[in-house]
Amino acid sequence: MTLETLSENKCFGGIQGIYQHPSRETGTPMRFALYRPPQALEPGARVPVLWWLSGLTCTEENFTIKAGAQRYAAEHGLMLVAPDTSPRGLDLPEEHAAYDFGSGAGFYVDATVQPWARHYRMYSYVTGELPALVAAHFPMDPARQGVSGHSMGGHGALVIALRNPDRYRSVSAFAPIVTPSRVPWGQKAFTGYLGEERALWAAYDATALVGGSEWRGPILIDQGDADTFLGTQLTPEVFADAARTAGVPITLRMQPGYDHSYFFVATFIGEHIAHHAAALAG
Ligand SMILES: N[C@@H](CCC(=O)N[C@@H](CS)C(=O)NCC(=O)O)C(=O)O
Repeated sequence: MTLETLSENKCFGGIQGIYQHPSRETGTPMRFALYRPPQALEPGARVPVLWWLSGLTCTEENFTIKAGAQRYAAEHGLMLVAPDTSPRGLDLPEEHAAYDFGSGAGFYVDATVQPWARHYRMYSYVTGELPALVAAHFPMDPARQGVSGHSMGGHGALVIALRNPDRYRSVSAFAPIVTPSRVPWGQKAFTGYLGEERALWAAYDATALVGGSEWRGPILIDQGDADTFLGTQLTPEVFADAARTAGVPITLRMQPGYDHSYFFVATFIGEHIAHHAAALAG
């Protein structure tokens, strides 16, 4: 498992790095951002990790340079890992034609429809290959993993936690796509990556999953009420109702005046990191 260091910068006493490796799942080189807090630099240390999944159009860079999360991760001793949102360097038909499908829009699924199925395996990449790679190269504690994300990445975070309650101990999301099977972004992506058969879609739909999941930890969701995607693409109340029905503790905070941007994420990221740190302590 080779890993290339593209950059490393000291940040709040820790190290913010950007790394690249050849991915078995995507068949392409993949980049990710990883922040080691100062606690991780002590000899023999192993620290909890928070996986951050970004939204449409993002790379590993957006969260890393815009959210201001390192300061809070340093306070709580949390490692942060932000993968890219799709394979790169390919030129599949129509791959770069739209912002909401193909490159920058992997939707954290394992595609079953060609030509996407060969490379667009972001679910397996994020839940399997990347954690193994990070555990082999960095001082993360595999028993203490949490997952969070924004928009398409909030969808990914919720789906991954609900499907793997034994591996992730905390989850939160910003403006997540919670009913992808029922909104235009999700319907476009799922039709393209998974085909017309809707039974397959349910495995990647947080609202469809929550009733049958063994996840019982508290779920924190922040949603700006001035988000222009609210109502059309983002339906947080539908997920909150399904979670309550399933007996899953959910806190949905409608944040007045906030939009869909990383300014919104940056405003509340400290509280999300505290939420994860509490669940991942000890
Ligand atoms: N700007 C896009 C929408 C995509 C978008 O808002 N992406 C969000 C995630 S869903 C984002 O994080 N963009 C990158 C950034 O703000 O740095 C559009 O054309 O409507």
